[in-house]
Amino acid sequence: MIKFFKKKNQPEKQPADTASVDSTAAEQAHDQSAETMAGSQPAQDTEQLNEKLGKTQANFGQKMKQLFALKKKIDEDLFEELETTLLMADVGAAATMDVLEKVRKSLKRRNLSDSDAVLAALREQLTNLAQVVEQPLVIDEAKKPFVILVVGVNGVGKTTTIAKLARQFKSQGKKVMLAAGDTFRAAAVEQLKTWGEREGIPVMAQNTGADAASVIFDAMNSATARQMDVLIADTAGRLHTQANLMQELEKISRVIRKSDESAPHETLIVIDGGTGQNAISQVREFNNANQLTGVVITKLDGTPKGGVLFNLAQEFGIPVRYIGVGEKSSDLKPYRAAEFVDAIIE
Ligand SMILES: Nc1nc2c(ncn2[C@@H]2O[C@H](COP(=O)(O)OP(=O)(O)OP(=O)(O)O)[C@@H](O)[C@H]2O)c(=O)[nH]1
Repeated sequence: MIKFFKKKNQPEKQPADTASVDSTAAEQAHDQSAETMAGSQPAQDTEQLNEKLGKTQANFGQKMKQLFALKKKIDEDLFEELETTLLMADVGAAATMDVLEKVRKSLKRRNLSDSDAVLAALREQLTNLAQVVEQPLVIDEAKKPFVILVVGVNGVGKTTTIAKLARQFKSQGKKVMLAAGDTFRAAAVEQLKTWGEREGIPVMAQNTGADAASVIFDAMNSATARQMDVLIADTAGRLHTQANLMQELEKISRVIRKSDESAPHETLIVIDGGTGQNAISQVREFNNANQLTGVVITKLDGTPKGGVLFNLAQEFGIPVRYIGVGEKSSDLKPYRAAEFVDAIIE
C-alpha cells in the first residue's frame, strides 16, 4: 500500500504555508490518478501471518525441520547447527546462547532427548522471549490528545506506519490528527497532506525547513482545542549517529511537554526488519535521546531475518507494539508473541 508515500522519483513540490487540512476538503484536492493506499477500500486479509513471514519461516522453522530430519541424534553438532540457524536469522548472539542454554536445561530436567522434544523446547523458549515484549499499545482515553511521537532512521517506513495507524485508529472511531514533523523534504509534507485530505484526517504542517518542534507544538495546541483523541507526530528520518539531529529529537520532546507534561505518551521507534544487527545500535541511540516506549518492526514480509525481534527483546525488552508485513493498511498487525513464533516455526 501507500505507494503514495514512495519518495523516490517524486517531484519536490513547493509546500503551502501553514496548513490545517479539514476532512471537508477531502474530495477537492484528490488526484484520481495518484496511486492510492491499497488499504483505502478495506482489503480482505486472507493471507495468513505465516505466509507473510514466509521468508523468515524458510530461514528458521524450515531449516530447523530439515536439520531434525537429517539428524536424529541429539548431540553437540546438532546444537551447533541450531546456533548457526538462529544466528543466520539475526536472533543475535546473546539471545541465541540464552535460548539454547534454556533448551538444554529443559531437556535435561525432563530427561528428554528426541528431536521432537528439542523442537518443542525451542519453541517454548523462543515464545518465552517473544512474550517479554508483548504489550499492545493502549490509547489512554484520559489523555486528550494521546500523543505518539514516531522516530527512526531514513526509509524504515515511519510515514507509511503513521498512515496505517491513523486509519486503524480512525476506524475505531477515534479522532486522529497528524503532525508533519518531517520538515526536511517538501514532498514528505505534501504527501502526508494530500493523503490526509483524502482520508479525512487533519494534518498540521508548515513550510519545509520549519522547526519540527514548532510544527508539533502547534499541532499539540490545535489537537487540544479540537479535542482530538490521538495526535501522531512524524519526524524526519535521521541517522542515529548524527548527534545534532538526535538533539533535535530531545528538543521535540521538551517542547511537547510544555503543552502537556505527561506527553509524549508513546515514543515509537520504527525499525526495518531487514536491518540486521544495526537495529540494536539504532534502538540504543534513539533510546538515549528520547526514552522509547514502543517498537514497530516493518517490512518483515520481505526479509529472512525476522529473528531480529528476539535480538531486540533480549537486548532491550522494549514492547513491540506492531509488526509490518506488507504495504496494505491491514498489514500493520498488533504484535502477538505466540502468533509470531508459530508463524516462523511452522
Ligand atoms: N513490504 C513492505 N514495505 C513497507 C512496509 N512498511 C513500509 N514499507 C515501504 O517502505 C518504503 C519507505 O517507507 P516510508 O514510510 O516512506 O519511510 P520513512 O521512514 O517515512 O522514510 P523517511 O521519511 O525517508 O525517513 C515505502 O515504499 C513503503 O511502502 C512493510 O511492512 N512491508
